[in-house]
Amino acid sequence: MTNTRLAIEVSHLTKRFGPVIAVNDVSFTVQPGVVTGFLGPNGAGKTTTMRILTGLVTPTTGTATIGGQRYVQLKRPSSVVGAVFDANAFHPGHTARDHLRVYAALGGHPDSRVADLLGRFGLASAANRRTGTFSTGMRQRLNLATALLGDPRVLLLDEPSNGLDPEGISWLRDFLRGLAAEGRTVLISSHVLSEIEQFADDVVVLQNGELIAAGPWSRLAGPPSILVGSPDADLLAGVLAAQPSTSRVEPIGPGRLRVYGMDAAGVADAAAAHGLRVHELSTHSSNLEQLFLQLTADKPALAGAAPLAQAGAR
Ligand SMILES: Nc1ncnc2c1ncn2[C@@H]1O[C@H](COP(=O)(O)OP(=O)(O)OP(=O)(O)O)[C@@H](O)[C@H]1O
Repeated sequence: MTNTRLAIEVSHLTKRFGPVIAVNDVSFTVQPGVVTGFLGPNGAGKTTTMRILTGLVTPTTGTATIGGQRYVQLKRPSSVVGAVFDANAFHPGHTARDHLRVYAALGGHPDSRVADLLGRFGLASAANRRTGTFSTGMRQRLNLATALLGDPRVLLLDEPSNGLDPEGISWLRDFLRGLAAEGRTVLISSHVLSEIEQFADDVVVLQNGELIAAGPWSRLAGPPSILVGSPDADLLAGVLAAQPSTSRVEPIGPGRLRVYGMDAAGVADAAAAHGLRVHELSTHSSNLEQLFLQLTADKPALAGAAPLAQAGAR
């Protein structure tokens, strides 16, 4: 397989199921070389969008393309895009090896990929076990192995961390980062935001079928803040507010301040220069869960968010 870099382009995509508008005029880009988190509460339209990308659902209007082509236009689709939708989509009586062999044959991929992938996903010793006896983590790994049979440049993963223990999640994170580092395009959906925070460089957020925000996570989350604890908090607040780089100083309780626009060293130096005491100093990046609540509760209010209409540009 070549090192082709294939972006996903979703443009004015709408899908109606009878009276339900599952996806409503959504546009975004998913870049190769990074992991993109696809976020939204249950029913937001994530699965529908991913199913449209893999040709399983036909859009009502708009387009969803991979490397400029719709799924149905791809000559060997499983060599371009690998998708993971349902961790339980195995025949329980088939062994892991049989399962992969069937999909290898269907996709026209060499049988040698089966042994390679069983080894790579730590399933070699379970190759002859029926998948009905597999744990959730083993099913998720077998699902990923199936998606990678054709060595695709694009991976679409719908809730792949469901049912994984912390060790499994950590493995998945490293695995997806490795795929992205190879220039692949990785879109991973979840409504478990704290997990996506560990995975994603970029995020796309849907709510009720509509795009809420998209772009690099660091830009959406905004700059970090510095938490300062000081018995001289009142005086320190005045000193910090007068620093040229400070954008905001908020008192957040007795003897505590939150400072935006400075780093921890700058706060400590400014305090020292005025003989003021600092008992606590820590840097906080915006938590994705807070960001998500903010985004979904009050769409236009988020400072630093990407423009919503053509979000996705890096
Ligand atoms: N085949 C269908 N027929 C009717 N309605 C559907 C169909 N598929 C999805 N929907 C509806 O479309 C909306 C979006 O569903 P979708 O599964 O895409 O959301 P989601 O963000 O993936 O949610 P979840 O995290 O729960 O999977 C929901 O209201 C859902 O009930």
